[in-house]
Amino acid sequence: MGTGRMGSLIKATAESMTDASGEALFDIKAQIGFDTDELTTAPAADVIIDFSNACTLSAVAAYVERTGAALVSGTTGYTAEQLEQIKQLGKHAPVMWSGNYSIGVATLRHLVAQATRELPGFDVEICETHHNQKVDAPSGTAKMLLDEVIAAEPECGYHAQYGREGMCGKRDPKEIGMHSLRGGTVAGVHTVSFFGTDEEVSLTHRATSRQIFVNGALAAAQKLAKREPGFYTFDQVMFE
Ligand SMILES: NC(=O)C1=CN([C@@H]2O[C@H](COP(=O)(O)OP(=O)(O)OC[C@H]3O[C@@H](n4cnc5c(N)ncnc54)[C@H](OP(=O)(O)O)[C@@H]3O)[C@@H](O)[C@H]2O)C=CC1
Ligand SMILES: O=C(O)C1=N[C@H](C(=O)O)C[C@H](O)C1
Repeated sequence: MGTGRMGSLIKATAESMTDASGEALFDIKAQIGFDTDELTTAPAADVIIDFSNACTLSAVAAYVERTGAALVSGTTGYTAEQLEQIKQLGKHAPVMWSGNYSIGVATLRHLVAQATRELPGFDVEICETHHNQKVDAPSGTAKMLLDEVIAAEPECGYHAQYGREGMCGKRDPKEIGMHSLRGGTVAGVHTVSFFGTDEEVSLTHRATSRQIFVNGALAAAQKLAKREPGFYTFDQVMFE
């Protein structure tokens, strides 16, 4: 789904993919843009790939419930309630959501969890940079990285601090600063910094093209279509 930057690249890439005998790997049933009414009559597919906007969720959910198509969702900007709705869709079909489909960000998440455990007492700050057309902030990836830090030390009391305008008083050791930069054509840069006394560890993933997200989403689609109904994470689909 999606006629935008990601949707168009996913379609073009899927159309160019063949198996060893030259057969097309994907049979694209429809590419749907702003008019989500199209989804109410769209034919059943094995998988729907959704990179669009959070406001399309009810139409996407209705399509999955009607057809039982597997859902690869990469849309960001969802509320906690909407993410829960996506998880519940797993009752009807195999469903996955990730704020980032690149293999490099999967590794970044794992490294961030390790650094959080090995650097107790360090101040953690998360910074993401994206192109000037992005509509949501912080990025879905930045929120996932925040979740990794919190999950790595659940007893620690880590919590997000979104920007610092209007703050008076020094930094709370348990706050995790979340910062968003927007400009130009940046495909996506995420840095998690751990600041200690007289030392700093910063872990950065730099996307130089959207193709990495497309390749991950198409690989995930092939794997997810073979799964039983349920909600799956990126790591479960790609590595288990
Ligand atoms: N998880 C990941 O790895 C990645 C996630 N993303 C996420 O994917 C999403 C799309 O990104 P991108 O392709 O750059 O964005 P674009 O703005 O280029 O495309 C958005 C798409 O969503 C559709 N859309 C927007 N609003 C609505 C609406 N109200 N109803 C129906 N359709 C709508 C647009 O349709 P139309 O063209 O008709 O306007 C278009 O097809 C974002 O949430 C982004 O954060 C992006 C890259 C990687
Ligand atoms: O909107 C984008 O472009 C991207 N969005 C995702 C996010 O919000 O994390 C992933 C990637 O960084 C590109």
